[in-house]
Amino acid sequence: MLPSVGIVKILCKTLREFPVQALVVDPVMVSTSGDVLAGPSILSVFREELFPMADIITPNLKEASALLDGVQLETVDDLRSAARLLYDMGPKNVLVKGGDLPDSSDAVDILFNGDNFYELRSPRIKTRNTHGTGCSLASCIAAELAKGYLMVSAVKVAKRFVETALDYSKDIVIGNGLQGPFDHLLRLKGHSQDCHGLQAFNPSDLLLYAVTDSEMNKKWGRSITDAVKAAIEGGATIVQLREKDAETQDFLESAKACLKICHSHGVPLLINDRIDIALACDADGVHVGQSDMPAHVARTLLGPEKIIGVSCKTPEQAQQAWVDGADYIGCGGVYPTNTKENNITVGLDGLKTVCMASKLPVVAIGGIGVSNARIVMEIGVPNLKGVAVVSALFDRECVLTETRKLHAMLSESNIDGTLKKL
Ligand SMILES: Cc1ncc(COP(=O)(O)OP(=O)(O)O)c(N)n1
Ligand SMILES: Cc1nc(C(=O)O)sc1CCOP(=O)(O)O
Ligand SMILES: [Mg+2]
Repeated sequence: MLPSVGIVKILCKTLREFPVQALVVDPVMVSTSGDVLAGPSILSVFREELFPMADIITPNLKEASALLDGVQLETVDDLRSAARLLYDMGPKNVLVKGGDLPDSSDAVDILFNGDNFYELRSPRIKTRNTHGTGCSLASCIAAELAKGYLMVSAVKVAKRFVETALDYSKDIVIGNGLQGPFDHLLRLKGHSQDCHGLQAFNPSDLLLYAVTDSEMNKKWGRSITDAVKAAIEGGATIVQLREKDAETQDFLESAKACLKICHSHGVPLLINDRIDIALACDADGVHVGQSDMPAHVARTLLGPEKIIGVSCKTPEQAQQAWVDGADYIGCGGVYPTNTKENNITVGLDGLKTVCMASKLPVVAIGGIGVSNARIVMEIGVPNLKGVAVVSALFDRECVLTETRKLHAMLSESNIDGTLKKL
């Protein structure tokens, strides 16, 4: 809360002296409960000094109206016009929160970044426990930006968090006021069902990463779905469909069928290269390489909850993957491989260097199988979470047997990704 012109001026001066990586400004003037928290004298210093420094401002309906000299905001179109006018005051992004919009069954927020409008909707939750929702949303956006996520992703995650926490605490009774607080700590309380998607990606899923290959499955006379079924039965913990030669329609049909199989076993399914296929079948995510669609574009297209993996051979690429909003990186080729033509081998040393530079979990790939998986995992870096394997599973007569063997070996790994000594 910035209740006086003097305090805003000191804040701006301090921010000029000590710049921050991302500045989220919640121009608190009117609380959810209707209390006036800062008077009209604050408006000009907000507009002229603070907003031009902000990466995003997050006014609610009443605050947006006050900042625009009392203009009436009653429709989603009004929110869009307000977002544009507020953007002209200098912030890089504007989120106008339409939670109080009359005649709307949804809570509609408008995000504007100067180029695009994003209409973010969530079901309106009937509860008296809405105290602090605006502050929590702004804080959650700041936390997501600090983790390196892009603005659109950060806002979506924050909105989803507030919506989930509101729903979770809708019936809690605390105190006697007209409004109660909502409970931010739902995830610490083991509440997972309603916040599915906040934790869509679990790095331990990378342990045994099965990557399909249409040519190999054809050679051994089995369908992609049969191959995926066998890999999952053998213990694959995540599956990627890497169907380089498949026709789009066939790929989509196989992806839909594989998704059913994977989901019936709680295993995530990612699509290699093809964001369009991932979107069309609502897969759990994609894996992209350095010459595929950039990860930050994939993130914008897929939203914050899908899993995105990026191939990295250098520390710089690993850093960029993190900035771009990826969830994990694939690092290789650890060993030479016949599966990918002209692939550069980084060896165990290259893998270790990339792991140590990476803020994201890592899966090792390239020439890995039962004979060498132990050596790879024994490099002893905590964010190496598993191995991704093509030919050692799929260029074999029995996918089930080979996956079981590899799974048995990897299961001896402890949680750090280092193998227990037998
Ligand atoms: C887990 C994992 N890691 C790396 C790759 C390689 O991706 P890319 O560099 O895009 O090469 P292609 O697989 O598209 O040939 C991967 N697929 N999976
Ligand atoms: C798809 C892929 N990507 C690699 C990389 O280095 O990024 S190596 C590779 C092929 C891995 O196949 P196999 O397990 O048969 O060696
Ligand atoms: Mg690729």
